[in-house]
Amino acid sequence: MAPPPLPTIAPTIALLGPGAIGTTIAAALHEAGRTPMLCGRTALPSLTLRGDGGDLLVPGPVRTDPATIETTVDLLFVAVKATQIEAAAPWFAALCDARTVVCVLQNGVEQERRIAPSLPGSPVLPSVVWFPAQRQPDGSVWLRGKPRLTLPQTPAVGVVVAALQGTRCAVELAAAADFTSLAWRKLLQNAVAGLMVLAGRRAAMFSRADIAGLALAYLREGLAVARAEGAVLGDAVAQEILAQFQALPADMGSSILADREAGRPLEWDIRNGVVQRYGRFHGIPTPISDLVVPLLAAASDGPG
Ligand SMILES: NC(=O)C1=CN([C@@H]2O[C@H](COP(=O)(O)OP(=O)(O)OC[C@H]3O[C@@H](n4cnc5c(N)ncnc54)[C@H](OP(=O)(O)O)[C@@H]3O)[C@@H](O)[C@H]2O)C=CC1
Ligand SMILES: CC(C)(CO)C(=O)C(=O)O
Repeated sequence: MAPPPLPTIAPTIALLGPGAIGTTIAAALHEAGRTPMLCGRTALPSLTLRGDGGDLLVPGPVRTDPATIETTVDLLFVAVKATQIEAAAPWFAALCDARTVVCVLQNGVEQERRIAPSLPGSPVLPSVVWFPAQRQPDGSVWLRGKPRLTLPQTPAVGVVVAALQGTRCAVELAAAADFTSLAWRKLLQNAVAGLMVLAGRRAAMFSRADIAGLALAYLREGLAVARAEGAVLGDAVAQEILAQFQALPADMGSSILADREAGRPLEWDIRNGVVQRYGRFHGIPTPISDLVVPLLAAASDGPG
């Protein structure tokens, strides 16, 4: 799809949530001379992205107090977890006004409706984040794939396309209906990654015949819900997603597994609960979700 015309004046850019995905996007922007203001929870002098081409340092500091922000920005990338949106509300109040484009770098098919109540009427651009990145014990981020985003073609998209133009992060635009299908496709991938949390294992577990069978059944359950929500996805998608997991390096994890290993709350509702919730809404049985969702919710939120 043809990109929209690009703005001519350099936008002011901030990035909220300089973790695995946030560091990758901050590094892409910095390499292109568009270093964003970094906003987070942990004060750091800089960020480090590790990739095939070596280390890339993104100058900070990471600011941690929204009260120190003097003016709103043109473009805000949000890369906190979906579970962290509420706690990040003071940042939205400080960084956004009604013309700030807020590009959400998260998983899930509900990005817009979850963040909009925290914003002062700013236009929201959801995204599909396709690449894997892992935070390392030394605080750096290991980029484990080619950075790639899909964005819906909306009036707000131009500023994001301009910001990421010529960077290491590829941007693809999709018409609204195609975006829905792609977002659901990615959601199904995320839902299956929840099985890694329950097993406490990485991608190699998908080489087991029993896990492959369970993943396929779960993917087919999700596919029925996705289609009821308007996604156009063929039957082959279930096998394709399973094959993707089976082709991953054996030690590849998932951001939800990283959260589980670190004892952090899990994005269980936006990645797994969503299939069950929308299934109920459409009258579609979700027996696998009915087992997986309470286990993930309890692993995340306790008690116990
Ligand atoms: N990692 C991956 O490979 C992928 C992740 N995604 C999605 O991208 C989104 C981001 O994930 P990911 O980058 O892995 O997450 P991370 O946990 O690595 O990063 C989250 C960042 O947000 C910061 N943060 C948390 N709470 C606040 C707050 N209240 N105010 C300011 N900053 C805060 C964290 O700070 P601190 O470190 O100090 O806690 C951290 O820097 C998720 O929706 C995930 O599902 C999508 C595709 C791939
Ligand atoms: C990298 C990928 C696709 C793996 O499930 C992901 O979205 C995540 O880790 O959250």
